[in-house]
Amino acid sequence: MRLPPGPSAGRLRVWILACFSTRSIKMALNMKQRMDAGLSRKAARSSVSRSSVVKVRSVAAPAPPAAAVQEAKKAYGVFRLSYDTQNEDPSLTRTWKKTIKVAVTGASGNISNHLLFMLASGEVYGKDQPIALQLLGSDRSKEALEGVAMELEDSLYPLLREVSIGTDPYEVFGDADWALMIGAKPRGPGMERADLLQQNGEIFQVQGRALNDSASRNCKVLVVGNPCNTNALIAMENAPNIPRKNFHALTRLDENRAKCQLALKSGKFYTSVSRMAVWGNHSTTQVPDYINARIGGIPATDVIRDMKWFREEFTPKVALRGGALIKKWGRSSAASTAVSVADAIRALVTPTAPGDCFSSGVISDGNPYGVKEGLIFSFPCRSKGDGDYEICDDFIVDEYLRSKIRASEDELQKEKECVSHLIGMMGGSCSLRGAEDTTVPGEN
Ligand SMILES: NC(=O)c1ccc[n+]([C@@H]2O[C@H](COP(=O)([O-])OP(=O)(O)OC[C@H]3O[C@@H](n4cnc5c(N)ncnc54)[C@H](O)[C@@H]3O)[C@@H](O)[C@H]2O)c1
Repeated sequence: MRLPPGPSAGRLRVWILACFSTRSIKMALNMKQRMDAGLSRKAARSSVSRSSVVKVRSVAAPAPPAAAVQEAKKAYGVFRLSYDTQNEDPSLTRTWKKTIKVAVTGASGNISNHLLFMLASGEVYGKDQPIALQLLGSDRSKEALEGVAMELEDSLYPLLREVSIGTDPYEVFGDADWALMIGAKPRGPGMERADLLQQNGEIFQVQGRALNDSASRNCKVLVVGNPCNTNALIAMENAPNIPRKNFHALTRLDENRAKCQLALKSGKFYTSVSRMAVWGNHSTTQVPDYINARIGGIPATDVIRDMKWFREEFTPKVALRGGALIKKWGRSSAASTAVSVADAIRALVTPTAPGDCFSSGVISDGNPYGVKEGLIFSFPCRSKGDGDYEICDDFIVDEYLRSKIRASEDELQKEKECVSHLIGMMGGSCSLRGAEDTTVPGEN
């Protein structure tokens, strides 16, 4: 397809969008020809993939302008829109770090609609951290994804150096430093949690393999799409090239909801709540830990002297908050989920305050609390701000907490058995069929 006459960026932009479907068809035909000629699917894919992701916006950052344009030409083929950065204020870019690549799946969904703009603004990775967004959609959401990219461009974020969109995870995850895995299929009418595990598990198996092949070897992966703990486990087991420690399931929303309940009950502001850990699964078996939580540095149970409230009301209020919100507003909690994703990332790239923690679903291997190994389980964690973390080892686990933790651990073990065929495990039958639905209300 030839570029229509006239040099304006607007024309080029329209052309890029018009080419999207033509390119997809061409790529499929190219791949088929290569496979007919005897290449494996993977080899065929990599031989045609260099130019198959649509680069919507590409800005070389920060580098001498001439070299930057040259570099962009080399790297992005015909699908690019290079800007002349000559007039960029050097005092703005001189202190910037190297651009990081952030892949986001389900990029045209509700959560992403809030999150992407937070990422692009610099409020998550830092005001000196330029980023390239690599957005993955499903075939059905392709048009919407183009719309998302257009809105991102129109927002003129200086730190957003590049936006690319696509539907092939092997391409979209290419060299990704971070993969935020939000996309998942919603649960259909009458579907059990066990069916959801199967349906979305297949997606995370494919995407785990794609991460393994394409992403940076030290890619940090945060799974949001539900059931997020077991989806993260599936992705991790299918990506042996990436350290197991790099996989997280989002339980930060539960932590934030728990902090909010403690603040509401005590009348103290949110910022005074610390050491608020959520243990276990992101389901209604989750364990918001009021025993170790502090308000203004004092144990929460000394500030709120009401054990009946803690035992009978606090946990259900946290676990059922999403359902309460839907009843009021008719929509699921996309904005606060996006905020919690931003918090979860920030928790890894900024040092944890001394004595504090953050909650994240991480691999249980070698944990100090005796939780069965090989599960993605939410623990209190702390970080030095280098992207890595350790599980806190100084939390008091009393009999009450231990029995709740066990119940969530049992559920995660059963979920693991339901998806054993997706993680290369022999045997394993799904005992969750017909079981109580423990999905957090408001989330599919
Ligand atoms: N862990 C948490 O705390 C938490 C909180 C809220 C929601 N969630 C979960 O996050 C997920 C997304 O929620 P949402 O409100 O944004 O949903 P949404 O339906 O608005 O968006 C999901 C998007 O994913 C896309 N998608 C589906 N399959 C895909 C695939 N294979 N690859 C790439 N994209 C794909 C869909 O096209 C859609 O655009 C859901 O699974 C939801 O249950 C988790």
